[in-house]
Formats: sequence, C-alpha cells, structure tokens
Amino acid sequence: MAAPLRIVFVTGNKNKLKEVKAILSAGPTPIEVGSQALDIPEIQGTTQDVSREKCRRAAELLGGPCITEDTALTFDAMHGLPGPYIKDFLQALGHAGLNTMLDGFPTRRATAICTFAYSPGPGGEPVLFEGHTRGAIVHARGPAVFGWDPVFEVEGTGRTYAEMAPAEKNGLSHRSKALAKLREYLVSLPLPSNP
Ligand SMILES: O=c1nc[nH]c2c1ncn2[C@H]1C[C@H](O)[C@@H](COP(=O)(O)OP(=O)(O)OP(=O)(O)O)O1
Ligand SMILES: [Mg+2]
Repeated sequence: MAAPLRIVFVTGNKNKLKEVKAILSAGPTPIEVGSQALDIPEIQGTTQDVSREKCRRAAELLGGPCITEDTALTFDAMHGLPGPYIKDFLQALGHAGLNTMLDGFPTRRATAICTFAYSPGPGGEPVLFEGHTRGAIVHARGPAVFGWDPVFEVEGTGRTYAEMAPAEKNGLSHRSKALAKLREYLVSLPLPSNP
C-alpha cells in the first residue's frame, strides 16, 4: 500500500489547524497534516491575490511544498467588504462592532469564504481551492473560541458556527468545502511529486 499523503500547513492560527487536521484525516483518503506556525505578511488585494502571495512566501520560507489558507468574511451590504481584511475588523471592533457596522443597512447577509493554496515548492505557481458558506451576521451566540464563529449564523440552520459541535461545523463549513477540492487535487497528483 502507498504511504499516506502528507502535507505541511503553514498558519499562525491554531483553530484553523485543528479543523484542517480533523477534516483531512477523515474519509477514505486520509491526508496527514504537519504544521509550521509562521506568520506570513499579507498583501492587500482580492482574497485570491492574498492567498496566492501568502502561499508563495510560505513555500520560499519553508523551502518545499506547502499549503496555506486565507479566510474572508464578506458582507452583502458592503459589496464584499471586509472580505480578506476581516481579521483587522474583528480585532478592532469585536463581535458587537461587527454587528453595529451593519445597523442601518437593508441586509445582514454574509458569506464565509475559505481559500486554500497549494504550492509545489519555491518558485512554483500556487493553485487555489475555494469554499463558500452563506449566512448572516447576528449578535454573538455560543462560546467565543474561534474568531467570528459566534456572530455568523449559517443559512438554513438557525445556529451560529459557535453553537455547532465541531463535527457539525466541519460538515458544512466554508473550510470543509475548500478542503474537499484540495483533497481531490492532492490525491490526483502524479507520484513522486505527490507531496
Ligand atoms: O472558521 C472560522 N470561524 C471564525 N473565525 C475564523 C474562521 N477562520 C478564520 N477566522 C478568523 C481568523 C482571523 O481573524 C480571520 C482570518 O484571517 P486569516 O489571515 O485568514 O487568518 P490568521 O491570520 O488567523 O491565520 P493565518 O496565519 O493562516 O493567516 O478570520
Ligand atoms: Mg493571516
């Protein structure tokens, strides 16, 4: 039997790593996830630009193949903002402030977007894999463990990510949808470039 696939995930976020390990280690083609806690500088631009550049820099620092991920939260009322800048907005405004931002707007609908990038190594062009989950910004409900989970109510569920058990969030999250595409790609890579 072939050795299990293994990939290094470069991220400074422990909660992301936990979810990625849980999702990729399950299923018929388990993938082992190693990690490097590097805080890669992030450029401005579209979520695709930010993701591609983060992965390029990570592969250079690491000197080998790796994956990175960038998460955006887009508000319909703000035509896609804060998008990839959600980390700064969350840090500056908190859960209550994200809600206040939308006061006076006709819609509180939002999309969680996860963009994974795979680099074959330094100098290689990153390949992107995107997953989207629709929802709405609500007043915080559930434990405040991971980022904006308490203020994102998933469409059709009546519950925030924070109110869901890990397996339930991982069953419908923006991250798991992107990882399904990444898994398919990694499994199809020809040996021996298979990471
Ligand atoms: O499923 C999630 N549920 C709730 N919050 C989340 C989720 N996923 C990311 N987040 C937060 C973390 C950060 O405040 C921002 C994304 O910023 P982002 O640059 O992608 O993440 P990061 O800097 O923490 O880690 P990394 O080193 O991988 O870039 O949204
Ligand atoms: Mg980041």
